[in-house]
Amino acid sequence: MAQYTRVSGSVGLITLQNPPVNALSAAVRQGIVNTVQRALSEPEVKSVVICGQKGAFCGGADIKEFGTNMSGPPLVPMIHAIESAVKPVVAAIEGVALGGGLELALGCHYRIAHSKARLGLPEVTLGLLPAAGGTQRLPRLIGVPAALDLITTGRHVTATEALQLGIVDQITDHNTVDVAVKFALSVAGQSLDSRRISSYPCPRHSDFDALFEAAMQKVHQSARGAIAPVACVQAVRAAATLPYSQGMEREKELMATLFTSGQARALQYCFFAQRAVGRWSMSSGARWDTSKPRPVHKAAVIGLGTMGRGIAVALAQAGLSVVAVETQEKQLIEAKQAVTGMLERGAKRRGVTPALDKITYSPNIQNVADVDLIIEAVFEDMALKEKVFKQLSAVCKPGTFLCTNTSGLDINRLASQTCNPELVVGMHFFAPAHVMKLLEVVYGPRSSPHAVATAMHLGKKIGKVSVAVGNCRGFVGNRMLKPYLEQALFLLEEGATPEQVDQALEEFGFAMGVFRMSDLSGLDVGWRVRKADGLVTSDATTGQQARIRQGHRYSPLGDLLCEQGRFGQKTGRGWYQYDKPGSRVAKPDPWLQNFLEEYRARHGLVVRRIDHQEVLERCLYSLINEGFRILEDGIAAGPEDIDVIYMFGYSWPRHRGGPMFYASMVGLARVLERLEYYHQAHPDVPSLHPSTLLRKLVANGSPPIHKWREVIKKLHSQL
Ligand SMILES: CC/C=C\CC(=O)SCCNC(=O)CCNC(=O)[C@H](O)C(C)(C)COP(=O)(O)OP(=O)(O)OC[C@H]1O[C@@H](n2cnc3c(N)ncnc32)[C@H](O)[C@@H]1OP(=O)(O)O
Repeated sequence: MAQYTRVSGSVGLITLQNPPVNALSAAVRQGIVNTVQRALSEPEVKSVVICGQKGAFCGGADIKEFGTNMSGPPLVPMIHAIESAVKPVVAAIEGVALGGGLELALGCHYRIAHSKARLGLPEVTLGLLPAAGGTQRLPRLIGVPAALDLITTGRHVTATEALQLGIVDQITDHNTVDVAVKFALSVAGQSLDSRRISSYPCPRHSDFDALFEAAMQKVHQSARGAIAPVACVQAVRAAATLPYSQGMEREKELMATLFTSGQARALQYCFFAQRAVGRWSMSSGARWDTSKPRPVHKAAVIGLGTMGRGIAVALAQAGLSVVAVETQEKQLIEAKQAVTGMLERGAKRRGVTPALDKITYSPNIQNVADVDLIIEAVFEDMALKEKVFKQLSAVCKPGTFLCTNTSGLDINRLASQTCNPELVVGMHFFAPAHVMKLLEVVYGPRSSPHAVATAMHLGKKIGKVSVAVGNCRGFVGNRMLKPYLEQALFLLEEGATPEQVDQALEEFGFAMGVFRMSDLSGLDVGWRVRKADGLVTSDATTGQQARIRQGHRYSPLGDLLCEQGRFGQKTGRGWYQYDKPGSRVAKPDPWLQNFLEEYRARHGLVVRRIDHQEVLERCLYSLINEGFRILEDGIAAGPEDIDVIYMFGYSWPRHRGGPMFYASMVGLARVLERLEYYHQAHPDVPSLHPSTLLRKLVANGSPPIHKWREVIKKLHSQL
């Protein structure tokens, strides 16, 4: 929909109306076509202003329409008609001008933006390219290097940067529409020959070949198999080398290959999944829209190790007052220095003043008495955490929320140490906590909906993508990681090398394979947990029996490495070797090769050739299978929750849409068949045994992912 009014006597004002972001739905496009025609045909109208309702110019094409039979007028001729108009058309940009919204503005003859507006061509993040002329007009307007940067990354720019780049003609702090109308009056009747971007030559560059080669190399490196960034470079190259009309043809051709691709579907699913997790629900039925968060002005962090420091920084940067408690004096001094540095560096990057005065440091836990919410981030040890929770419960004022940053321990056990277990939830951050976007908000059986709502709200305030999940060992992310890690070790026992396993996973799109990632995180972390679980034995027996623990197949390979002091990057040795402790460049280690050979010989393991397909299927399908179990158990409310956790916390490649979406793309029947096959070959590995929900979904004809919740509901009602 678009509203037409005449203002100031001779300006036709077109207002896009499709809240909340005025996306270009079929109705909006039709509205624009009609109102532009009307403005151009009314003799009293001398110029036109296009704006958006309620402070948002336009958030681009309506993404919800992409998976449907699209109807209504197409964008390209609509924008062309605006650019060819004989009356000046001015875009009044407030809020956002993104994707098709910016392309619409580029078709206008002038662009005036509010100083707080954001502009960009984020289509690449949806697996697409700006195919309403964006790849052809933007390079003509701002030059190839800047256009390549914006189009291949999809990043948003501020109005100030847009002005510097030449995307907008003017910025204002006043009412943008009023300014645009005044401007439109001033340019009425002027020649538009120099205002039509499609008629501009693309600014020359000293060496286009080298420029595009470098751009292509960059996207290949960072895209990790995503096809849209590559197509974006190709489309911009067409702008630089072909006349406009041929460039538009090339843009259309490239878009056609992307539009129906699995990657575009996956990325668009991610867009909506990321927003869906905000509409959380608990297994009790409590929901986001019926549970009110309580205000949190002052918070405390207990324990200033790596995680505690990052959490304190995240809270302070969001404007909260923070009491940072560390009982060990030396650690407190070091932490204060480190946190100050992190705040200063972050502030420098963002061009703001560091929030140093937001944090007070204390060695005394009594100093948290007046805070609204506490995040405990002490060492991952249940007994220690229980002690801290007991102390906190005695010290803090009534109604203070008590949160734990545990990565997998029982929330309910901690809650039972307090007088108000309903105020206890998990807030599981990911390292580095001030950088990583994911926050798992974990509710126990006694956590109140208010506590969950408050933690979710706080997560949003500090810029996290928060996902509410139930309480179980490892919650969602780490619980699913366990079978994945386990399979990787089994593959080594059977003949694979760390490099081979990592290569398969990195080619799939992970930033790091499982072994490089373990070296980075530190092998001792898991070792400590396995010791606490009674899985690590000092018994020197060999053969199959030595590899059975608690009734199931177990690989002690990780434990054996730790016994050698090989903890990963920090010790300079792990699954790989490093030049020195702390170095990040992983090199294959001949020592490890010998170690594996001796290990296999000692245990009578026969080496066989393992291909990439087996690596991927065993690592990923066992992880996915656990995801189905998590849904079955009601720990996650839907597949979107799991997928968002994996994309934001575990670097699952976004263009694959998260593990559960990936399973739906592979085909549930295929995943089931392969799990059955591997389980038959490895009957002592329970994580390969297909879950009931997966079987049920396949028996129900493998419904699309948005219908899984219905099957899950039925399954729960039968239990
Ligand atoms: C020929 C092809 C030509 C062009 C292709 C394109 O234009 S593709 C689309 C390009 N545009 C984008 O990628 C922008 C996507 N939107 C955003 O980045 C953010 O939504 C935005 C605009 C920055 C606003 O962010 P904010 O945090 O304020 O709100 P939120 O993200 O929660 O969005 C509010 C609701 O609006 C829905 N929505 C946003 N953009 C679109 C869109 N382009 N199409 C359809 N729906 C959109 C979003 O899903 C939210 O809905 P809700 O039901 O409340 O979850």
